[in-house]
Amino acid sequence: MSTGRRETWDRRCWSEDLRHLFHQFMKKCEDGSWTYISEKEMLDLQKKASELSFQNVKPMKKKQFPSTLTRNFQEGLGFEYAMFYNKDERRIVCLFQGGPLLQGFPGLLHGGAIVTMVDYSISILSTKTIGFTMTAYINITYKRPIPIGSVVVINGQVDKIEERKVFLSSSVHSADEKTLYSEATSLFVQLNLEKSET
Ligand SMILES: CCCCCCCCCCCCCCCC(=O)SCCNC(=O)CCNC(=O)[C@H](O)C(C)(C)COP(=O)(O)OP(=O)(O)OC[C@H]1O[C@@H](n2cnc3c(N)ncnc32)[C@H](O)[C@@H]1OP(=O)(O)O
Repeated sequence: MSTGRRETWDRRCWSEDLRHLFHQFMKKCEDGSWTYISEKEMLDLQKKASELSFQNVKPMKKKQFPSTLTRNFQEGLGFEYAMFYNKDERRIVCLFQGGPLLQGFPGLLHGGAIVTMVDYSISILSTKTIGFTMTAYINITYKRPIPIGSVVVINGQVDKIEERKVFLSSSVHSADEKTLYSEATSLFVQLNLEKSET
C-alpha cells in the first residue's frame, strides 16, 4: 500500500539535533537490534486499529479513516518525531521536537502535548508487545519545562506483563541526556476484542 505520506526525516523543519539523533539511531538499526518505525508501519497499525470493533464502537468506514492526532499539524508546527523499537529489550525510543502550536506557558511545551507524545510512543510499544491496547492510566511527573523547538528523547520500556495488563515506565530527557524533563508510569490493557459486538 502506498501511504502517500513521505517519511519525515527530509522535512526542513527538523533541527540539526533531531537529524543527528535520527542518524545515530538509524546506525543502531544496522545490526537489527533496533528498528525504525516507518510512516507506513504507523499507518498500517492505525488502519488495523480503525477496523477493530470493541466496547460497542463500530469499525470506521474506509473513507472516514483519519490520520492520528500527532500527524494533523503543518510541518514543524506540531509534533515532529521518529520512533525506534527494540523487540528483545521491549523498549521504544521517540525522538521528539515540539513546535509552536504545542505551546502552553510562553515559550514552553504544553504538558498535554508532552504526555500525548509519551502516551502515543508507549501505546505503540505495548501494542507491538501484546497486541492492541488502550491506556488505562498514565501518571506523569513534570520535573523541568521543555522549550518549544528543542529536541527531547522519550524512552519507554515494558516493566511487567500480567495477562492483559502491560505496565510501562518512561522518561523524557534532553538530547544530551543532561536534563530529565518528565517521568511516567502507566498501565495499558489489551483490548478484549472477543467481548466486542461487530
Ligand atoms: C487502539 C490502540 C492502538 C495503538 C497502536 C495503533 C497506532 C495508531 C493509533 C494511535 C492511537 C494512540 C492511542 C494512544 C493511547 C490512548 O490515548 S487510548 C485513549 C485513552 N484511554 C481510554 O480511552 C481507555 C478507556 N478505558 C477503557 O476503555 C477500559 O477501561 C479499558 C482500559 C479498555 C479496560 O477495560 P476492559 O478491557 O473491560 O478491562 P477490565 O476487565 O476493566 O480490566 C482489565 C484489568 O485491568 C485493570 N484495570 C483497568 N483499568 C485500570 C486502571 N485505570 N487502573 C488500574 N487497573 C486497571 C483491571 O482491574 C483488571 O485487572 P485484573 O482484574 O485482570 O487483575
